[in-house]
Amino acid sequence: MQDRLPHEKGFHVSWDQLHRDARALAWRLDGHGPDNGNWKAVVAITRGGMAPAMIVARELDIRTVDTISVKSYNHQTQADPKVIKFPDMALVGDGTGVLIVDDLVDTGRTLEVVRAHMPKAHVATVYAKPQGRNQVDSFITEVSQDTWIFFPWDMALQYVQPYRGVD
Ligand SMILES: O=P(O)(O)OC[C@H]1O[C@H](OP(=O)(O)OP(=O)(O)O)[C@H](O)[C@@H]1O
Ligand code: HPA
Ligand SMILES: [Mg+2]
Repeated sequence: MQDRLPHEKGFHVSWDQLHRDARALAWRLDGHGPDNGNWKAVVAITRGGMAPAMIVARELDIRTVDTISVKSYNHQTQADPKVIKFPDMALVGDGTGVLIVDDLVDTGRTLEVVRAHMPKAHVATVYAKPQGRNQVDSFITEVSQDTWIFFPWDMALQYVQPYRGVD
């Protein structure tokens, strides 16, 4: 395991904050689908997109939810993104009316690969970094490129020393 992070800053997101931000994303998307404002399906990019996608689908009452699995990182080191599981392509077609949801965009390489398979889909992430921002149609919060976002599923509550130390 690495002792030091390769990023200068850490942005730690609680479950509560993620819930609020994913809800805000859903409300922003509400009424903007191509079918009288409606979206026909949500496609979550696994695994990080699954929790936000569930919240978006719940808020917008979308029952058709599928997944696309892209593996691009080993811990914090990026490798070539690969699609290792596709959604039902008969359902998603060229992506029209489909909301693709992920937790964040960083370099944008994951979304580049996903967009190539569903070019007309609307891509939404909860968080965005500047390098990948142009790959996203909607997002809620931007952080700087040198920030690593820590998601609640990667963290645990633990004891910390008081600021002035202990006797
Ligand atoms: O914009 P990029 O630089 O491509 O990075 C963003 C992607 O990286 C992370 O997923 P990861 O591939 O680590 O898999 P996970 O969702 O299963 O954690 C994150 O959840 C995004 O999907
Ligand atoms: O900042 C990040 N946090 C978690 N996963 C990630 N995958 C790419 N960038 C990040
Ligand atoms: Mg991911």
